Amino acid sequence: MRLGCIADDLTGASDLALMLSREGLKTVQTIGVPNAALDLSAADAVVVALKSRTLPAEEAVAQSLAAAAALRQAGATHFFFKYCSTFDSTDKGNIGPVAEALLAFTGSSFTLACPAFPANGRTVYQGHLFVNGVPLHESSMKDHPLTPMRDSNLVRVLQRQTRLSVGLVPFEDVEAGVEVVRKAFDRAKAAGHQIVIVDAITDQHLRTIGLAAAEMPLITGGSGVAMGLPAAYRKGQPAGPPPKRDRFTASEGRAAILAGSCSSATQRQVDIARAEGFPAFRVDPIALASGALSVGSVQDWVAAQDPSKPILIYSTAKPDDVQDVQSKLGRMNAGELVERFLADIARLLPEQGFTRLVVAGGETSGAVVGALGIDALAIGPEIDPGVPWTRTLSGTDLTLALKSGNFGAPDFFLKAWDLLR
Ligand SMILES: Nc1ncnc2c1ncn2[C@@H]1O[C@H](COP(=O)(O)OP(=O)(O)OP(=O)(O)O)[C@@H](O)[C@H]1O
Ligand SMILES: O=C(O)[C@@H](O)C(=O)CO
Repeated sequence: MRLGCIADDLTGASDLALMLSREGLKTVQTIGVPNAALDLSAADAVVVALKSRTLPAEEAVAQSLAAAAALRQAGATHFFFKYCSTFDSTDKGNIGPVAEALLAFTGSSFTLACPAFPANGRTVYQGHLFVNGVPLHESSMKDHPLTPMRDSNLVRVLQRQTRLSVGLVPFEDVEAGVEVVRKAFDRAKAAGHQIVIVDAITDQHLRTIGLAAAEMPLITGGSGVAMGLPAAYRKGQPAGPPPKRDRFTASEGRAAILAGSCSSATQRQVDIARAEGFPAFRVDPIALASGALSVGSVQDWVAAQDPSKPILIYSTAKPDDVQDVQSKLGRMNAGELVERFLADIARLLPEQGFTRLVVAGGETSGAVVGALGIDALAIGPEIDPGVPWTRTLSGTDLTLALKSGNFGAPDFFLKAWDLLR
């Protein structure tokens, strides 16, 4: 294995695993630190999915280091720290502290940070992150339930999280090509910086950065900046044949969507699925907290639905409703309550014949996949940029799409199933 990757949430891990496998690396995604019994010998890259984005920084650091050690044990020589393309974090971390710890782990003194993912509208210009052309702090990320992002200047955001000195490799250098980017890294090092935000607006910029950074012991970023790495590893050798676009062989069984993301994309996707007549159950966090809503009542509802249609169970709500819930229950408490409930429902779904699941939201996916006891996933075809179908490699045979909150076209919940056979 060449590349060992540590992702701070589950949907982010599938996003990165899809990017690497699409660009030609044999990639496996593990849920949590892989246990020694898992055979990873055939993989070029392994992506370990943690659920560390919103943990206290010291726990996120400890888990990330444990993952890095297991990956090194399994043969990894280079490391990638994957976080969100919207840089989801708070001033206390965790991007800065984890990058700092992994840098020390790899014994190196310099890395880059680049969350750009143009296919999903994330671009970085002069260190400022834009989401579909809107500065991060004006985008819907300002209202995120757990990590509201209120500053678009990533040099500033990252510097608040780390003792490392943060610099910038601007657009002009990236546009000028691989050699100029390498020189910009050298200049940044000479200026005393240990981590640089790198601008990128197009896929070509990401491929340039990948070629310039391929030998770095540690790279940090969104999945976009991994785009150029497989080609750099091949050193000019062509990739194998492109993955076939035919349908993915899926486990036989009923289909369900569990949506715990409150992102604007998921809100639209839920609205469209409901308008299409998908049987839908809304999870109300206040009813949950008061005990008026139980797993049993959802199970009864599930049992009464038409088995030929995907069902939708969602807590997705608009920012005002989320704020109202948080003011009553507390931000983290509300989040955990809903996650635990959706996970408890998911745990019972296989018994009710469900084997095909779409889950929306990284934290939500982490909770659901944890409850289902899944340890590793094979990566299938792309449904939309950053979202593959996956299938469990052991245990209960399940086919899963773990969708980052803000990813996917408005009709994602409708069309995802068409790729399965
Ligand atoms: N109605 C609600 N009120 C308050 N909190 C909610 C509500 N619905 C869901 N949540 C919580 O909001 C959080 C959403 O985070 P999650 O990571 O699942 O989605 P996301 O951040 O949109 O996705 P991603 O991390 O992939 O971008 C979870 O902790 C979830 O439990
Ligand atoms: O990078 C992204 O936006 C996603 O892969 C993600 O991490 C969502 O949680």
